[in-house]
Amino acid sequence: MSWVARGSHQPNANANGNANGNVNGKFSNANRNGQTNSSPWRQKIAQQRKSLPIASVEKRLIEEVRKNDILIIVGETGSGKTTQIPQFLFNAGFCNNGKVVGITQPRRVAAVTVAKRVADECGVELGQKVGYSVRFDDSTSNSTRIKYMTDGLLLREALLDPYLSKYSVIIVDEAHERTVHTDVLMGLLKTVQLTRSESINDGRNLDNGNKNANGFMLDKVNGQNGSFVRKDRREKSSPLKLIIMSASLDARTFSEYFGGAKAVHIQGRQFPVDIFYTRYPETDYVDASLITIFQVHLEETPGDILVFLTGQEEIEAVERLIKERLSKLPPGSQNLVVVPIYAALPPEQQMRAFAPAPSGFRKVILATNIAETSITIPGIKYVIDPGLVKARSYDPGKGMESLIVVPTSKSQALQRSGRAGREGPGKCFRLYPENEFEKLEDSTMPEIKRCNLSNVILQLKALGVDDILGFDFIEKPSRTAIIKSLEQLFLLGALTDECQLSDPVGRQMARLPLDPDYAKALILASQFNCLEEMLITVAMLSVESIFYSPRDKYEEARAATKCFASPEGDHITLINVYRAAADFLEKRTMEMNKAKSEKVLRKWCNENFINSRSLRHARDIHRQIQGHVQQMGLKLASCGDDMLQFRRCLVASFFLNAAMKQADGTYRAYASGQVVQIHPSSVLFRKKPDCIIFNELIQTNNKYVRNLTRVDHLWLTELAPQFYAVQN
Ligand SMILES: Nc1ncnc2c1ncn2[C@@H]1O[C@H](COP(=O)(O)OP(=O)(O)OP(=O)(O)O)[C@@H](O)[C@H]1O
Repeated sequence: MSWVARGSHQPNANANGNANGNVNGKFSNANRNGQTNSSPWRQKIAQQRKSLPIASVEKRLIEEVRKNDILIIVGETGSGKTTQIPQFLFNAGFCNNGKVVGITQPRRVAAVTVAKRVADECGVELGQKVGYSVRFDDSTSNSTRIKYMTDGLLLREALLDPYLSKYSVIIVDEAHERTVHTDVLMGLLKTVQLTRSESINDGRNLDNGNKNANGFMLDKVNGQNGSFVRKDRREKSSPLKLIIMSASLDARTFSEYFGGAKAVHIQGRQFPVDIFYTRYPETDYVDASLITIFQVHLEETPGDILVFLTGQEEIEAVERLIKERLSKLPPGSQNLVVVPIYAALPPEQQMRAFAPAPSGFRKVILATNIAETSITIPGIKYVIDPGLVKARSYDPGKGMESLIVVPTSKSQALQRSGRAGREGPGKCFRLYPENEFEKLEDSTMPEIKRCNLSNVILQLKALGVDDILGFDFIEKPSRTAIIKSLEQLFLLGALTDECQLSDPVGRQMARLPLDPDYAKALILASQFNCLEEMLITVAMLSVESIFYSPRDKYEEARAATKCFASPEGDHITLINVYRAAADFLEKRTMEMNKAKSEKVLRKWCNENFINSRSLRHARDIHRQIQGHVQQMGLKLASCGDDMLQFRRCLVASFFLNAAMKQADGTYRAYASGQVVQIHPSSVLFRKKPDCIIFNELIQTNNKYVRNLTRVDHLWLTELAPQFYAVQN
């Protein structure tokens, strides 16, 4: 392919400016690898830290934090915000008296890897002074003072500790990404901060369920436990500092939202990244990516490659194609290893992307936008960006959420290219012409404006926010979207007629870290005596593509997966796969260690055309959710062979996703009125039943439903009268 080079993001002239002597001052001697302060490895890290643009402004930043309760920090990607500012705050005494500096990230992989890096920089064991906490994985201890976490996790923490009393400073990182959790978190933090400073300024007693600006019933949430409330009364009397960090220039929006908060800008980045565009638009971006990967591999100097693709299936297809093409190259050029990274990949496998390539090899990482912000993947010198992303889209009128592939925004494109200039100069190949870059939106539309809000509203309700329409969102979702989600929660039984969180169902649903309909399905399943089956179903539905069928082995794959297929539909088919794998493991691996049993399971998966990564992830999720439902005291029973019970439970849980067959073989979804078709990957694709329950809607040229089960339409009125009795 031929390229047009277009300038580069230049490093800051002061990038090598001096650190103010404090940067590395207060850390202990040995790191987790047993390195001492004087080892070359530690010296290299210290040197790297000193050369970051942010190092020269440590003192000024700390002064600003002391002077301002809310500070917006805007800095270019790679300036050192995420890794350095928490350490500056620690050094300046913000963690004295056991207080914690919390830093939120939109993605778990960023929280985990950045915490590891900062622990290394501090020369401490991960989980001691520096730790991370993400859903289902908490590395922190009582000694943790710098805590990285996902924004969703901090929201959950607020359910247990509404004042977030252990934190002296909370940093919302990558705020420009505007994930739905970040947006809600900012509303919550505004309130918590106000309440904490009010309680200091006027000594007002807030323990009687006083409401503040955003309508939180702060003390009500604490429950009735006297000692809990007493402790909290003492703890909340310390101010909370808020720092909102953003890589792009959205400072004004944030500043206005926080009542004219001060914004500071950190100039510069470490290394330049040369940007290249294609001369003409590419019709097949997957093919263009492959060509560019090999062009870089064969023509460019050593350095790893990061390619941004849209999802797991695409990544796996490209992985196979690279391997195929690689095998046709002369042996001397086959020194390329492929490593995927996407959200549904089990965490240990995600970490493979961060490990160095074997000596003499180049690594190509195939990533979704999970690798777009915050993280530094060591060794990356080349970024290939087709300019697309799979994004959530929501039609509140129809109550339907779907994932669609759309062009990235300019700010996403900049984030992506920024991944190349973190350890040295880099290159970014954008697989579109320069004039198309100019046409991109400046920033991505906030997620809160394009997703189903039920989950967030359930959490806000659990936090005691009564008036969702009046909540001080940084950008208000549409009234229709809010009302539609309230309606959904009401229909699921999470809200009462007065729009209050119901007890116990609504409270139980809020406790489960799942979408409300999945949470409800688990609660109902314990009544239908099929919780074991529903746990497996929810775990399997939480991962992408359990089956795979390579193009050249399509028939073989069909035959292999047939033995799992249930005439009732995909849900039971997924249960069959899960159980077959569990039986296989139980029989073969009694004596084996974990590593060996993993290997054996992988082989079984390959023989059966099952995606072993997805299955492993589902097994992890299953274990974790099972822990939650057991803690909640739900009855863990199996319906045995009586799958009728299970199918009825699917109807009682997912009744909003029911569809009836029409004369032409398409289906009409009851709730939305949309015309949909059964996806070819479904076991019910050929034998189309009259009535189905589905879990996923995919929008390509047509609207397809996936993961479906045959049901009796009479069950709808029987099991979901709150919806269907009114309709009919
Ligand atoms: N895991 C790591 N391994 C090696 N170097 C790292 C690692 N993490 C960070 N660094 C170094 O620290 C620099 C600053 O990273 P940091 O994440 O603090 O920047 P940032 O300004 O927050 O960028 P972004 O906005 O992209 O998150 C990186 O450019 C890189 O040189």
